[in-house]
Amino acid sequence: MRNFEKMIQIAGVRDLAEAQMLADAGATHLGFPLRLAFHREDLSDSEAAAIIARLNPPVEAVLITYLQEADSVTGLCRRLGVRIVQLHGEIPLAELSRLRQVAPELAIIKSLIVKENSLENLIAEVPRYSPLVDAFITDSWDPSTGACGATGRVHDWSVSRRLANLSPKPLILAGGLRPENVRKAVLQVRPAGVDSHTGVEGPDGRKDEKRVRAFVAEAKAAFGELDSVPDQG
Ligand SMILES: O=C(O)c1ccccc1N[C@@H]1O[C@H](COP(=O)(O)O)[C@@H](O)[C@H]1O
Repeated sequence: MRNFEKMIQIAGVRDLAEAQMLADAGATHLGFPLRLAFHREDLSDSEAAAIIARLNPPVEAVLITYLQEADSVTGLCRRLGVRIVQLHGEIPLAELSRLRQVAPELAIIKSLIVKENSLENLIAEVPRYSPLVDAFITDSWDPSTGACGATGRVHDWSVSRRLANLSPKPLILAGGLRPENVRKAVLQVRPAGVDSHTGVEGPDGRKDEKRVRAFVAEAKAAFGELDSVPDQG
């Protein structure tokens, strides 16, 4: 599935019941973080694969990973049974090109990590990576841990807006999104899709159904508003 329009991804699924609750609540994509440079993994490969096997279309599973070698990425995607990978590491262009060659059926989402003063670098990355990816995701950086995802931190949305505007590929917005701010974020950035991990969790670190449903409703309302307001650039 390479259509990321109005994608609503929820990342960090813990078990089958949670996956089914997220799908029923309207998430279009479920993110499974594995092979992480930061953060503890919540699931083993086989636990993730067992959940993914039970998902019903149109809900899609996405592998979220810091892996940087084409063979490791394709091997893990095949074991899990996923058709979409979200790459959060600094994957070299040559390796990304190889990934495209060895797995042309795999949809690739490449992260663009927004840090202070990163705009010029990110603007330069977009044309370099665009021919090799299906979408970009902008996400936040946590200087205290070095993590590039699941930080719960909002970044400068004007940077994501610039990147969404100039990218020939769809841009998904992530980083500190929650029911309370996703509408404003979508209206400001005009992304193809949105993605949340920690912002829809309760104090116990589990996905909170009320927060997930509110996030989905707010995101859908915002995408609906975008349809009726032309993009002024
Ligand atoms: O979800 C994870 O655990 C994860 C780990 C490592 C890199 C990326 C990860 N996920 C992505 O981070 C965003 C934003 O998280 P948050 O909403 O700020 O907590 C999440 O949506 C995933 O795409």
